[in-house]
Amino acid sequence: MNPCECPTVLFTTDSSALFSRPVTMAYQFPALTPEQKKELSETARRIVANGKGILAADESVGTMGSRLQRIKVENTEENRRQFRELLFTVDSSVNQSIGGVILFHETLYQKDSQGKLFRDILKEKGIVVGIKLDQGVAPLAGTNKETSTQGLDGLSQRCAQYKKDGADFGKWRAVLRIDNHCPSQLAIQENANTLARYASICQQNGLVPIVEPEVIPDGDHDMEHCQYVTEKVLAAVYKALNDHHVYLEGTLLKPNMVTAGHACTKKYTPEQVAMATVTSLHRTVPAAVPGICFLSGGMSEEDATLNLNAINLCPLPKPWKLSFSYGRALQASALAAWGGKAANKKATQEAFMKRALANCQAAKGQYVHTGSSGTASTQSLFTACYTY
Ligand SMILES: O=P(O)(O)OC[C@@]1(O)O[C@H](CO)[C@@H](O)[C@@H]1O
Repeated sequence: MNPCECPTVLFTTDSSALFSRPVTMAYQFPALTPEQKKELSETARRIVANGKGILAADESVGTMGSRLQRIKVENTEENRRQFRELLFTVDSSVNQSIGGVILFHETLYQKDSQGKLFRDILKEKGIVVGIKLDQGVAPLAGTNKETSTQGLDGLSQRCAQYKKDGADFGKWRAVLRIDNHCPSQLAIQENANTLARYASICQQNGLVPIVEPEVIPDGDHDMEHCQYVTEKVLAAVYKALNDHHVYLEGTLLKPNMVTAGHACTKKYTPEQVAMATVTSLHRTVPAAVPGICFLSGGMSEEDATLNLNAINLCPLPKPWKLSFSYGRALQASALAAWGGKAANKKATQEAFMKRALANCQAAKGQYVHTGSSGTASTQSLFTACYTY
């Protein structure tokens, strides 16, 4: 073979040895040292070890406002702090189920009522602290109301500061919508590329990037259509991550499960959701990725747990940990139990612990539904057009 056609080796430029000393091809500008890679992959694996998952407590002020409105509590900084204090000060045994917590900027710097920083409380429990790095979505001009995620400007400096302030992973959410001609190729490419730029910047600053391309459940499409779209989106994301030299072993994926649209009349079992979800992941996500932590996307707490359990029981090869990074599906019954009253501390913490434990069991395929779920845990948590 003509050496120039050989795809796997480079040749030295020393003319005397030209074409005689092949060396393994490597990217010429390695951004990460072996030590940085080791730290990133260890952190990523720690978060999803032994059935552990992530508590997504990174709701922005506006998103938290709609959560609090449901329980008729005013959206003040103090109320947001009080609820999060209850979550973070549960019994230390929560560290058997929760490996990481994603915080919003405000929360990273908040303290409990004794004056201790939340991030220190979490770290003492052995929980990895994460930070929401995206700054929400903006319209993607030239599309049918599709969006692109904001926050790349100054991202490297923000990552460096958050790393100093105790964060070890980050999160960035891209939103893709199913509709006529949506998601467009433009939206898929733009969001994949932005996720890859974010992931690369995170890794250079020592943060494990959680890559979240969410295909939102709005619409009346069936599950098969969601599977088709999810595969297209994930394939584009992994092509972009590769183009940007992202070190996959030091990343986590946070995808939607493959489900029918919220308004679809056809219903699917957890086993059907599991087969469609694992099939689409199997076709698109490299085995180098240590963990896939699903978002809950408006499913009820119980459905999110049952689906995750079925995913872990699905008889297809699963080279990654399959776990959770739930916001609504870990907090809905805790919020309902709290109702803004300090006197409900015990009930709030018990409700949260119950979901954390159930999802940890589901992440190992060991969840047994007892049939005694409270109303809050079976209620749909769907929010239309969840694009903020
Ligand atoms: O779908 P869920 O599990 O409720 O939340 C998933 C999530 O990515 O979306 C929210 C909005 O960005 C975040 O607070 C959270 O991390």
